[in-house]
Amino acid sequence: MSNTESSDSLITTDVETGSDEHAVAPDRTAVAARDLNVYYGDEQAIDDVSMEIPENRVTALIGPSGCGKSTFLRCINRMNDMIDICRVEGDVEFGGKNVYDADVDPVALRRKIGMVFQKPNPFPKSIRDNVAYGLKIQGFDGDVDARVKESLKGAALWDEVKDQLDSSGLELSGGQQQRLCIARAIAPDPEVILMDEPTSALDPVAASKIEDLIDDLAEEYTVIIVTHNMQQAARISDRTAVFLTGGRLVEYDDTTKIFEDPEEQRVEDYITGKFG
Ligand SMILES: Nc1ncnc2c1ncn2[C@@H]1O[C@H](COP(=O)(O)OP(=O)(O)OP(=O)(O)O)[C@@H](O)[C@H]1O
Repeated sequence: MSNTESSDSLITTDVETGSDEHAVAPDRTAVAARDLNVYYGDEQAIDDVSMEIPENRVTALIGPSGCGKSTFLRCINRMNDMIDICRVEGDVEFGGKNVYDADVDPVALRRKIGMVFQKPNPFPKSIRDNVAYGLKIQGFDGDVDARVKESLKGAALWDEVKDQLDSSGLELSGGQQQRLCIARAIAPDPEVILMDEPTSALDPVAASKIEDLIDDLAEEYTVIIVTHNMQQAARISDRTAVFLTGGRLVEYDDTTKIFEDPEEQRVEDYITGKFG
């Protein structure tokens, strides 16, 4: 699937790497937070976070419960707009633009930045209609069936469901439902996929399939994943951002550096299970 809108206008700042030992070729930036602060009423959930998230990589957001990982993720495609008491200050740049600019259409933004949630949430519709849902909303005038097939293949589900496209998505197993949700997210041809603990409601076999899939997805998309599972972050991500209490981004680097030789004692303590 090729992106219909070029992302050439995205910011081209090189992503810093922590050390020469772990240095990778400079990546283009897909999403950049600049001085981001987020509040729920008087409570601050994200504290002055700036970070650049590279294109076509898996970036994991980890940290103890309540440190703001989901809040940060939801800022990227403005899902926090749905929460009345939530206030966002600072910029989230995507495609060379602050997504909070007045002329950005959040619905169009969410087509380019899709989302997959913790609990699989297929619609009570057929498998085909689940995947075609976003296409219909966007007035897609191409071959819907071909795009449905391509998306199901992209989500590693096609072989399992190709003979039952008219069955309800709710009849699938939990792991299949989550892959259906991934197919639904990729059908509108996004650039970025946000995943909020996408495997935590699944059994280990189903979770492992999703992990393999995430690796494949990164060839085509930028994947940003919140996970509580540090082994998972170490296994599947290229970059890891560690948030700690108060919504502060404490360390952000190549995943190997974070897990093998973090700069911050607090990060080492968290990763080795001393707290959190
Ligand atoms: N809708 C909301 N209304 C009010 N406060 C909220 C809301 N959502 C989150 N918060 C608060 O913001 C802070 C950060 O929450 P968030 O869910 O982003 O953290 P998290 O790191 O994703 O946590 P977890 O790992 O438990 O999912 C917490 O103090 C939380 O109570």
